[in-house]
Amino acid sequence: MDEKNTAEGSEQVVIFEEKITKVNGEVAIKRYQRGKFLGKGGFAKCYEATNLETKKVLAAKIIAKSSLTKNRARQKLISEIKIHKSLQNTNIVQFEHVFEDHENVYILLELCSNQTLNELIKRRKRLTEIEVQCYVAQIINALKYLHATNVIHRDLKLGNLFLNKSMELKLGDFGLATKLEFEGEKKRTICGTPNYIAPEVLDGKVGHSFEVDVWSLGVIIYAMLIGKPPFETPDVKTTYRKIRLNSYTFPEHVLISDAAKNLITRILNLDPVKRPTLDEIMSHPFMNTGGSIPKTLPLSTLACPPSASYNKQFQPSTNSSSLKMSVNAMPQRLTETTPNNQKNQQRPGNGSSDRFPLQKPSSSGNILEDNFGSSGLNNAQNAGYGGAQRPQSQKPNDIRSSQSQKTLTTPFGGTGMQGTHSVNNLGQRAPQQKQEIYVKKWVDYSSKYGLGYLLSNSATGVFFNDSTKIILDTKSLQFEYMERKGTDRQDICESHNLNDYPRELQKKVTLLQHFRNYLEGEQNRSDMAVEEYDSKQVVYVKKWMKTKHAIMFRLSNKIVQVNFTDKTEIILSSEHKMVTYVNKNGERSHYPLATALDSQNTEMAKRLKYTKEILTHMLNGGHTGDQRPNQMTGNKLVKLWTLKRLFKYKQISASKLTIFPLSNCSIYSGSLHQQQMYICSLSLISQFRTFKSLWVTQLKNSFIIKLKSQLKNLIEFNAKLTEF
Ligand SMILES: Nc1ncnc2c1ncn2[C@@H]1O[C@H](COP(=O)(O)OP(=O)(O)OP(=O)(O)O)[C@@H](O)[C@H]1O
Repeated sequence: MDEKNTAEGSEQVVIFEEKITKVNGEVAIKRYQRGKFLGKGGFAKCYEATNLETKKVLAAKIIAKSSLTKNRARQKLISEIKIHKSLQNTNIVQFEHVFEDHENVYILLELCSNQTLNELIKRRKRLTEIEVQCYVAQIINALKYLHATNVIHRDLKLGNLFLNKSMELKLGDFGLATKLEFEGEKKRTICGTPNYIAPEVLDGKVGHSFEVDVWSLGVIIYAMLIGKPPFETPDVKTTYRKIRLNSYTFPEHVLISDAAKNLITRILNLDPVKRPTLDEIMSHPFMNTGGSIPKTLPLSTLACPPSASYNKQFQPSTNSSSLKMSVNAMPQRLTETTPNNQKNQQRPGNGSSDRFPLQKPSSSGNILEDNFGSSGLNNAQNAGYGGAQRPQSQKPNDIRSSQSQKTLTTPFGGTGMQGTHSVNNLGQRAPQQKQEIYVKKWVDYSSKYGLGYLLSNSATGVFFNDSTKIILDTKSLQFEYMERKGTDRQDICESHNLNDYPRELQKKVTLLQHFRNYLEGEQNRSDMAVEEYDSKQVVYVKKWMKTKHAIMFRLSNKIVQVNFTDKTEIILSSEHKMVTYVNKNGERSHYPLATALDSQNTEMAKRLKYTKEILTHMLNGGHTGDQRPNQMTGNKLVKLWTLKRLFKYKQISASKLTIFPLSNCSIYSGSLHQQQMYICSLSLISQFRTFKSLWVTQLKNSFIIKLKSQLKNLIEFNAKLTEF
């Protein structure tokens, strides 16, 4: 391994070379540049390594030959290489190459830049059930493949479950793996990691087989849900005793489902034969809630739980039969899988769907589809929303082209979609639409208080910087105050009247009235058509976001509205499966959602595409599938979550962590982890609290300094972008 200095003489560049002697005696050299340090194991140090020819970045496990003096260590390494080299599966760290020089053995592996589930649990403390389902499905995919090729991993643990840049789970470290030579063979070597070791391994007499991996999987499921392994104690001997006695409990303070408890209990069976098979685990009610399981999780879950809107996509439809399945309804033991029948099994990652195919999907997997109909934005064949009937109004001859649309309204202050009708080119009247509520006017005062808005039904609302919301019905003077408490995912609504409300709301009510006066301006309040007040029907802004080109509102009636800086607007109505486009002249046209993206109105289609993109960000915690947790992602997020007024905010420094509340009241935080910058934007103050404590211990001052300078650059950059 060569260590060279760069031209600047500052940073040390380490190159390692592979010398390949060809048949004709010529020597070819492949060079790799050692990158950042990834971690250290018992024998190996792991670094990022760039193949200088192909520029491919890999993980290089570098094992000093000096550490391999003992025959056992050498044999272990040889076995690891031999087994790992032979494996190929979506959920197994891909073995790329191995070579050696005088000093070291170099094992080149697929890079898993998002660390292991061990770090994830340390950061997040514990995971939600949907996340656990997602990881379990991937672990099982890896294990089914391994077992089908007669390999037992024997060291299944959180620390050997890696996450790559796309958040795919990859099982790694085959240092203790073994390959069975014949059917029914039992292994007797006592190996594993204390917390995860199966009782029959400790026993040593009867021998062990594939079921040890199932046991460890049970420990992993418990650890992911509870936050620590079930048999963990300060000393190994006690841990072993607890394993032998199968002595563990489910702590009362952590709420987990009965299905989860049942699955863990079934897996952690002292008798290996009685443990469920991998197929049985997959069909257990914990893994079959009637909904579907995401194939991978958003990057944001590295720091915080997935959002309620994200989870919603995977929840069961109410008529799902599997919902009714009792936790005891575990299917009869299936026949053991054999290598041959494994090969034909559909594996995650191989199909085109983005979720596991094992459950009857209740939704399509695309966020937009789930919010705007099973057709998504571009499949005209399958229009439909949330399983609802296609309304009569959407018969083919109601599908109107942009040219055929005649506007009836003006954008601001006009009636918009309120009881309007459109005329198509056949001169037919399109059916009357139900009053659709949308944002008529807004004012962004989030540099101080929040976003104020006036809805088309004349209600005035404020989305405060602390994520609480208020919405006032102008005529009845009733208002709703929405707040999320603790870990609640839903807004809790309190109804009050402007003449009688709790004292603690005084400041917010005063602000609401200021916003109202400003927004209503000259309007004559008595002219406002307000329907009878029904607090359950109240519509308000649930989320909002500003980007370089637009401001987006997501309303509680599932309307998504995007007002572009050039005065054009897109209003997506999931209820009617319609897109309303307001052009620069304020002319309104309506399109069926299913065909809108393909519309000849390219201006509209372009904006719709943009809407789709930012909506995906919004719903998916700021992450889209093709992004990496690197600075680029940061840039993009920062662009999306306006930093315009960042410096007007008080920076909250918590120990070694700096957090910046943003103008749109989401929280921005960055951290540099393994020299990678993770940026998270959270829209809830309550989430922020958890988040803060999660990261406090993770950051070093040098990271913060770097982070700050990154932010400064981004702010300058962003200042140019956000001009509203
Ligand atoms: N493919 C990879 N991508 C990214 N980081 C990796 C990868 N493989 C290993 N690492 C990092 O390198 C560290 C050491 O690797 P590993 O645990 O495989 O080494 P080891 O010496 O075989 O360890 P053990 O003592 O557990 O057998 C890991 O903890 C992890 O942080």
